[in-house]
Amino acid sequence: MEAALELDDVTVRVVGRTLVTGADWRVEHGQHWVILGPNGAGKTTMLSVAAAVRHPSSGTATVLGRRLGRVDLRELRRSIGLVAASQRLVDESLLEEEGATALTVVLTGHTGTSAPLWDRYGDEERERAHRLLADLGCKDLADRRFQVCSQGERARVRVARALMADPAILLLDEPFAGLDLPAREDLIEALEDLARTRPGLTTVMVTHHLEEVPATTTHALLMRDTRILTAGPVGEVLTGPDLSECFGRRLRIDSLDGRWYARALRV
Ligand SMILES: Nc1ncnc2c1ncn2[C@@H]1O[C@H](COP(=O)(O)OP(=O)(O)OP(=O)(O)O)[C@@H](O)[C@H]1O
Repeated sequence: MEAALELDDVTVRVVGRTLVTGADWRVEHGQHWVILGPNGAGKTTMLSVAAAVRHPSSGTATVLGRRLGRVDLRELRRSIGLVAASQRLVDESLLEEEGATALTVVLTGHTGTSAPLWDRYGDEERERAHRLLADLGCKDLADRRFQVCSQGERARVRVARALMADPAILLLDEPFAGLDLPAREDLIEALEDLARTRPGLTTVMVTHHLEEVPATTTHALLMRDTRILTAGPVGEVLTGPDLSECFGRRLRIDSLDGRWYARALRV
């Protein structure tokens, strides 16, 4: 069966620098992956290939059965939901400048644009946007300006926006950045609910902290120095030895009720 995402010996280079080296990775439909690794390991670059934002310099990347370099990327991107806390992958500046409401931000997910295209949104789209805000636990935010929403509220509005186009795959780049503990837990709960209520949805999330890995995560990929160190079922990969090698520190890993916790071992 066709994979949701398949990278075969993918290397990504920019002038004078390699960002990802020889990545082989296969994600099946309905799986939920987390990518972990130290700063600069190449995690966001991997996600940008999966999002059809960046092409491999060599090797092949196939997203939802379509090989990058051979298909219309704009069309492919419509099947991909992308959530990024920073401006690195999604540009939110226009929406902020124009004083867009949370509902408007979600609506722009329908057209995959960074500004609203009003003639493309009818009653059906508005209803759907309201429903998605409710699914993410923020139905009262519809009329609030996105700019004044808290970091936690914005994080959930971004996920609602990404779901607006009913994507087959949802990619999240550090969605917990800047969130306090309750906001983090709310977002984790929202992501776990999504995994349970949309069994066909595939997700890949880049994060820095093991504590942020939702209990519904099925697989993990560890990166270090532009390379994949290991990838596989979450219980086999999120181990003390593998994570210690990945982060270059001796770590102890604990798991409770499906969630994960890491701390450094004192020598
Ligand atoms: N266009 C570019 N030109 C030069 N270097 C780049 C470019 N894009 C990314 N890099 C560098 O490539 C490395 C990998 O970047 P990437 O964003 O994929 O890492 P990351 O694992 O997501 O890091 P972090 O955890 O810090 O977000 C970093 O050192 C980054 O500075």
